[in-house]
Amino acid sequence: MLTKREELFGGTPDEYLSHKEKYENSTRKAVILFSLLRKIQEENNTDLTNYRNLLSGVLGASISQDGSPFGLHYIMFMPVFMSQADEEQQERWLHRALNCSIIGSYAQTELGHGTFIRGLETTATYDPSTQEFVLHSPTLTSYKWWPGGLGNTANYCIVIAQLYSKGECHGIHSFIVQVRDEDTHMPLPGIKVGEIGVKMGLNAVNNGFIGFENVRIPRTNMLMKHAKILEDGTYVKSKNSKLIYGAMVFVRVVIVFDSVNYLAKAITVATRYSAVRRQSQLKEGEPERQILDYVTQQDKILTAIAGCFAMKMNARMLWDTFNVINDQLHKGNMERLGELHALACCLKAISTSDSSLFTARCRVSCGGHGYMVSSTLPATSALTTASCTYEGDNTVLLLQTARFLLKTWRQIDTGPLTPTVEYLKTVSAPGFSYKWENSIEGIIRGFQIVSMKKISSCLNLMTAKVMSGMSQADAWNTISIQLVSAGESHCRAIVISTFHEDMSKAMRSMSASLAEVMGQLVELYAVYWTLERLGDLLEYTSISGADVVKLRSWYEELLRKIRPNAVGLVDAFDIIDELLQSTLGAYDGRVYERLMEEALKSPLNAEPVNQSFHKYLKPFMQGKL
Ligand SMILES: CCCCCCCC/C=C\CCCCC/C=C/C(=O)SCCNC(=O)CCNC(=O)[C@H](O)C(C)(C)COP(=O)(O)OP(=O)(O)OC[C@H]1O[C@@H](n2cnc3c(N)ncnc32)[C@H](O)[C@@H]1OP(=O)(O)O
Ligand SMILES: Cc1cc2nc3c(=O)[nH]c(=O)nc-3n(C[C@H](O)[C@H](O)[C@H](O)COP(=O)(O)OP(=O)(O)OC[C@H]3O[C@@H](n4cnc5c(N)ncnc54)[C@H](O)[C@@H]3O)c2cc1C
Repeated sequence: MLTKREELFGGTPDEYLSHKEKYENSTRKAVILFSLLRKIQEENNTDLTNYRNLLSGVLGASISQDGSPFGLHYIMFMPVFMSQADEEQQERWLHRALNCSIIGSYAQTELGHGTFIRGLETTATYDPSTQEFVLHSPTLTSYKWWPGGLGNTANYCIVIAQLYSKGECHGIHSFIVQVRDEDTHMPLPGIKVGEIGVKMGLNAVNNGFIGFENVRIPRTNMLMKHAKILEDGTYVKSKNSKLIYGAMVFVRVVIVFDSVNYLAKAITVATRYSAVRRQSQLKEGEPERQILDYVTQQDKILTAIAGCFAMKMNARMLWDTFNVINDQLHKGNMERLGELHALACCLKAISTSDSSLFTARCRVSCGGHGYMVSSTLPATSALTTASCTYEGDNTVLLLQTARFLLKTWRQIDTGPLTPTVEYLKTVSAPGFSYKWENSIEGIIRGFQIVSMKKISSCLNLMTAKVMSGMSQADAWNTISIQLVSAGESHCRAIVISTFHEDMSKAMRSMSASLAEVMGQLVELYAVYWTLERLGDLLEYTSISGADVVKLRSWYEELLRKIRPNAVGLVDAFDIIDELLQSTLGAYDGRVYERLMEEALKSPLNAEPVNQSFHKYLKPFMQGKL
């Protein structure tokens, strides 16, 4: 009798399963995992705070690098319900979703549209004679494409469609739609549903497609917490049309936590392997050195560790900010919705792009063995690059942040600013003076000035172009590279200052030795990004060549100081071997034995001579083909 652990983590490695077997195996594992999680849910209420903790447990415990066919049920189907269904609808559906007696997905993206959601083509036309909506996919490009779990797993999904009533289009709204029979799991009439095929990664998420041929759903299947359709077809507007986008804000907040989880796995593997791997001699005649002793290796890995700690603290700040503003939204106060959206956009973009960048660095820092699937680094790299796209392409999200920053800058003199942008007032105030200094505070101030000056420059450029006769839209597009850069600079200023402030608070309750190491990580992160963004700082601050020379020495000194604690820092993530799933990163450091153990699991090693020798090779080598 297998233990739960053996059931979850034993068996043929996924990499040797077919696409179909991989899905079936991940569904088997998901059922075991989520049965355990369901017990947790039954003990907790389902408000967002508990829900997010549950979700991070789910994400953190997702036992396959390829994700889970239940992922979207937790990550979007339920959060959208909690934020967009009215009380009657929550009463009717939420408990069934929570105990997984129904499995849902979230169908927004179509073959033809992912970013521009106002351009989605799926229609939901209200028929007052039957008090139903008619869901229809008018074109191939209107087919929903990507929804996780939709291929073969979900029997319900939330569909985002253009709402028509009394001949008028009211824009995109959310509808709950049953897609498969709850007993037979057969697709319901008028529904064409399937799986989209093999992807770069996340091949257990079971992303699917769905098309509707005049499928009728009751009026009460429109999620009506915000906007409504009355029985006679009268449309009742939402207090704010952007509230329908609320679930995307929540998921972007979750993704920032998720990006930290992925990066933590990658740097745990790369750091432990770099401590085990010995290669080359520093001095003739000496034993080969741990590759972690090479400063170039420290440059790749220790900065990633610092980045992981930095983003973890920023994920917590974002979650706290989300909770504060979400409470205000529930009370009808929309004042900070735009700020929350802008913050969620830039932090999702920067956390995922940093995670993708540093994970790729971890992969190459492990040489050939880092290219083995059994190292888990290729799969983690595929995961992090996906996160730069899903829940909003990073470029598009940074442009959203830039849009908010320009709007803020236009109003800079009309009153107080909201917390995440009040630095703009400080560094632009008359009489404000600043001389670059090589300190954390000096670096933070420098990044704030860069951000302010980029935003100001973008607005001046826009104004000049429009004055010269260019349309607002063309002017925006022409300078969009600079707009993205302004969004990134704003975010980097926030990340460094949040890391410094929150870590400083945390250090007050640490031992002196631990506080010293944590302080070194904050400095390493700040100095690393200063050196990475030297061009901006030279353009907009008084940093000098002499300052840069000292910064480089400071950086190298920090690498030297942090090196002895590198393994301890990643051990602190406490990722068990079963979740790490890595021949290179296992806690016991038996890298070579594990590489060989995994290799021998290859089906190609089951017999000494593969059948292709007799069928192909031998005739070929004997000139008979
Ligand atoms: C559980 C088991 C674990 C297993 C899994 C393990 C692995 C984990 C795997 C995955 C984890 C995550 C899975 C994610 C799955 C992915 C799901 C999706 O991708 S769902 C689809 C996501 N799609 C998008 O994000 C689309 C992006 N596009 C948009 O958001 C919009 O189109 C837009 C780009 C913002 C433009 O919208 P619109 O045209 O309406 O806007 P503008 O004309 O620019 O006007 C902007 C004004 O609107 C305000 N606005 C825009 N968006 C929002 C918002 N979200 N919230 C609030 N306000 C918003 C904006 O501020 C502007 O306001 P003003 O300036 O006019 O005041
Ligand atoms: C692993 C994975 C899981 C997913 N899961 C789901 C899911 O469960 N449900 C769901 O609904 N969707 C899901 N998606 C779809 C995802 O939300 C979209 O892929 C994403 O929103 C990007 O849209 P797109 O793919 O159409 O890219 P596009 O928008 O076509 O982007 C392509 C390029 O065009 C650029 N671009 C687009 N618009 C602009 C603009 N206005 N200004 C400047 N540049 C622009 C982008 O920057 C990008 O470089 C998933 C995607 C992935 C990869």
